[in-house]
Amino acid sequence: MADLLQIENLSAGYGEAVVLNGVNAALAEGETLALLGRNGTGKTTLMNTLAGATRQHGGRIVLGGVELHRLPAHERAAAGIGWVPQERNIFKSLTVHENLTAVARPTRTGSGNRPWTPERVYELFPRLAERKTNLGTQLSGGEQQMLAIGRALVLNPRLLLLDEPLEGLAPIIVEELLRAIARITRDEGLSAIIVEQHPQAILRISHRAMVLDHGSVVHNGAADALAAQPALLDGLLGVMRKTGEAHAA
Ligand SMILES: Nc1ncnc2c1ncn2[C@@H]1O[C@H](COP(=O)(O)OP(=O)(O)OP(=O)(O)O)[C@@H](O)[C@H]1O
Repeated sequence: MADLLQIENLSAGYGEAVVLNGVNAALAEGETLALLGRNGTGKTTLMNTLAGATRQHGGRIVLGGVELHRLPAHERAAAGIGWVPQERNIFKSLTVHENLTAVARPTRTGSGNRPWTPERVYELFPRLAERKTNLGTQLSGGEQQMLAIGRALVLNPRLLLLDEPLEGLAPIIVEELLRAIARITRDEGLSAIIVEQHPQAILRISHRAMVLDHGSVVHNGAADALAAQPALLDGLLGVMRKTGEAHAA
């Protein structure tokens, strides 16, 4: 399958500081990539760089034939990047419905799937339908995350970037979000990159897995192969194998 995303020799960081060094990666249309690594290894910096929110020092990023690295951050959503940052970008002073309608946009040409509309987001996340008229400030952490994902979806992106979407959420909400993310990606074929601290949960719903260490790629391969090698995974993530907890799904 043709690559949707190509990252070539990417270097980026903040100001003069270089965090990512010579990163190469590719993602085919319809694939989900689990982006893993210890704390501070550059995962968020890579997501931010795709969204145009860091300083790029070198290399190329091409999305569906468009040279993304040449575009300012505010043009990258129109080019197909649906970014859900760690801090859950929602307008807290607007209602759930206003958040979804303030950005809703028709599907891009060529997309085979039904376009994402606020109604489809409510179907995906019934909790949001119940909270339509609530302000962003009145939502739980899980509901805010659902709304942040919904806001990215109604832009009808080609590539969804989810940065630690499960962080700090109760197990029941984590399961609900995982089911929704699997539906969006695996069932509906939207390409995605997911940064996550729960590797096994996210590897289960991903096609590919990439591990960063010190801003460089130290592993890139099939997600199921990595999930099947817990010792390798632990080694890559620097996990101490004392309790076995790291393998819990
Ligand atoms: N705004 C910033 N300005 C300067 N340095 C930063 C900034 N944000 C992150 N860094 C540095 O970049 C490096 C990579 O951080 P990054 O947040 O990308 O890692 P991460 O793998 O996402 O970690 P975590 O899992 O803890 O979120 C770290 O050394 C961090 O201190």
